[in-house]
Amino acid sequence: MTLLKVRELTKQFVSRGEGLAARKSAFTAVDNVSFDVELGETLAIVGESGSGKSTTARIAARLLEPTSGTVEFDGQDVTRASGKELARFRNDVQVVFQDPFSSLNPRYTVERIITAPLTYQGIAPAGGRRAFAQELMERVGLNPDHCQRYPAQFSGGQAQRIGIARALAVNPKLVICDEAVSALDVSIQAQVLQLLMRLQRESGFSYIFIAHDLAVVRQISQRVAVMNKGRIVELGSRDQVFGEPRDDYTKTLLAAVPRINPEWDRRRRAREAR
Ligand SMILES: Nc1ncnc2c1ncn2[C@@H]1O[C@H](COP(=O)(O)OP(=O)(O)OP(=O)(O)O)[C@@H](O)[C@H]1O
Repeated sequence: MTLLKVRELTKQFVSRGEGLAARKSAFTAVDNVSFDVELGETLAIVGESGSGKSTTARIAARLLEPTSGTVEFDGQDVTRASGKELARFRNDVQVVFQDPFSSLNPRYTVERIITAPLTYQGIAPAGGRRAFAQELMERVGLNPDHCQRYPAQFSGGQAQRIGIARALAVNPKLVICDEAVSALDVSIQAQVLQLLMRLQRESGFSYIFIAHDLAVVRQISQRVAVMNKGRIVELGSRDQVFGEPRDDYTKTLLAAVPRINPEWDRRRRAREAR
């Protein structure tokens, strides 16, 4: 079943020039992008910095308005949704950002952070907020006894787990991970990836997984969209994109992997030295 249908999405940013001869100029960050996300699958969006990955995801999550194009979710056109319809969409689509600390309110306890989405919606969990938060903390591998602690008292990997717990609090259908593991050390990254995959197996939601690290993408995704200069230049199964890339840009990106992923480079050199 198709959960998300993005069609012909374009986003232009208009900048006002400076000085007396100031002229407005438009920059196309996302250029006629279309893709689907099936229920329960992970679609990765890869591409170098500035290729339009985050802008695409932000529009898909309705955090940003497109210049043109449509977003359909669960059979409904949500491109211009408002009121209750938008509230339901915001519930069903959750985003986990790159920097866990800047996306968690430093003055809130973990319990308050995790239950905040429920508070906004006026939902009171049956067993109480504390038990609800603690159960989610356990699910994401955090010590539930730490529910009264503040974000600064956690490591980067643990803080990202708090962000993931908060996203899951409202039973989303789609979780958008925007470089969600990029800021973590390689070993912690692997643990958080395992967690993300386990949670998907348990709950059956979909991911849009944005990353520049192709090793990570290869591990987690079923399908891959490759973006270059605002356009999707290739979209296919993981095995097709990695094994038989058709587009020249994809080939260049794959060839550059050792340079953009030091860990792969290290492993490759270790293999070659054997
Ligand atoms: N609010 C904005 N105003 C003007 N330009 C923007 C804005 N947001 C993004 N851009 C530009 O749009 C282009 C695409 O940015 P985007 O963040 O989507 O790329 P990305 O592929 O996610 O890159 P990164 O991996 O570095 O986050 C970039 O050139 C960026 O500078």
